[in-house]
Amino acid sequence: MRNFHLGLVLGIIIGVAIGVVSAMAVMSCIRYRRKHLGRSDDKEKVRPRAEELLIRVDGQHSSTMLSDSNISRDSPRTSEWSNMPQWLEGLKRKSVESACGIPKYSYKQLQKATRNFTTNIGEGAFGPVYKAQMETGQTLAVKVLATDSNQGAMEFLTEVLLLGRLHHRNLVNLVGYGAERGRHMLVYVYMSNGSLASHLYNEGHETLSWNSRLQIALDVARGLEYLHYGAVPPVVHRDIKSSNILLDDSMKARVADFGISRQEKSDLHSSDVKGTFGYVDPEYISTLTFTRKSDVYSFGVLLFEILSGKNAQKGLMEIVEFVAIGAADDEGWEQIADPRLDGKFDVQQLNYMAGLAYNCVNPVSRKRPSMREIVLALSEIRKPRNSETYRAMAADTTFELDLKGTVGSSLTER
Ligand SMILES: Nc1ncnc2c1ncn2[C@@H]1O[C@H](COP(=O)(O)OP(=O)(O)OP(=O)(O)O)[C@@H](O)[C@H]1O
Repeated sequence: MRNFHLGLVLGIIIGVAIGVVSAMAVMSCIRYRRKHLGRSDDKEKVRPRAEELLIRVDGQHSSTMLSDSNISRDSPRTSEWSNMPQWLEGLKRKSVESACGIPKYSYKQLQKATRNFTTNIGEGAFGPVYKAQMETGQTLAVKVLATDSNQGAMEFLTEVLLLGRLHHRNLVNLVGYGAERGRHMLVYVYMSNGSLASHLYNEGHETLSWNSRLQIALDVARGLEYLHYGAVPPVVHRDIKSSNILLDDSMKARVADFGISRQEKSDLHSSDVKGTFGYVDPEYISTLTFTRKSDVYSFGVLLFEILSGKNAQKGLMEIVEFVAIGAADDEGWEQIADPRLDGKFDVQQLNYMAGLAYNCVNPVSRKRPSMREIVLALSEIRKPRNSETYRAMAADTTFELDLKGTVGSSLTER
């Protein structure tokens, strides 16, 4: 009996000991798992979502990866952001400021620089534009968003985001912005020679020389090439026209007004036709699908405008189709030349340029050249006649074929 009690006591002691050891083991196991699971939860919290944003900082050489993990999830999203492209989703105003790296001007600064908004230099769909004389001595242009324009509110944010990260010598670069007292303002480099349209159509201006026209065409092509292939993600302008081409003090042309620009991938299909009558790609009108080749179409119209001095909204393309009946790829376009040139142009250059422009306005988008090919072709066309390449072009018909081959080589690109 004594032995039985002793066994029982020992059994209880051993059982309790095993229980305590097991409980401790389980506890430390739980603690260990918690500790490690906790870490992985944290990792989950800070791990960037799949769609990291590649923002090009200087527009040319370097890029910065911005992940939306940097962005507080609980920040309120304003209605202004609801139409932002997918790749911009998650960015909030503060992030925009730091991502763009462009200065924010106070309302007072801009009010003073524009003499209380009295230095009006124009009016667009976006709102009035003022010339601004800054205390630093800089002359800038300030676009003030029309307060009653919903389209303008969205354009404002689009432009801050787009232009803030895009920099190229052939773009009208955004150099600052203002957002105060309910007024949104965009601050640009001031383009002292106004728009290409004013030079082509205003009697007040001297006639643009042939060489200036060639240079302007190449400048615009380079600006667009940058938007299509240098910008990350690519940008389709969507409103190329002569009033959106501005000229600086050395008559260098720059592409302006990204008001209806969109990041290409996320906005291939839009519900309404955007653009300006006379410049809109007919394929886009029928498919509502806007691609880089739609910009190429508008650029082709612009090239014809530069050659002819005729307004794209006043029957230019009818004249082009009429002249095209008697013209080949690179000859027979002389009739289209602007009479104000008074015959002072290079006939061969004009024919090459018109042939190129006609390729750009091909109704079938995949048959149009890319902006890369257009830059190459225009660079060749612009070379002086006595250059080796040009002599080869004049003497050797196969070179002409090469030029055409270059222009039409990427038939499948959109
Ligand atoms: N950076 C600038 N420097 C000098 N003038 C400018 C500048 N930006 C715009 N302007 C002038 O202000 C006027 C209005 O420009 P804005 O871009 O707002 O509209 P638009 O291109 O003329 O028309 P829309 O908005 O319909 O495309 C234009 O006449 C243009 O010449």
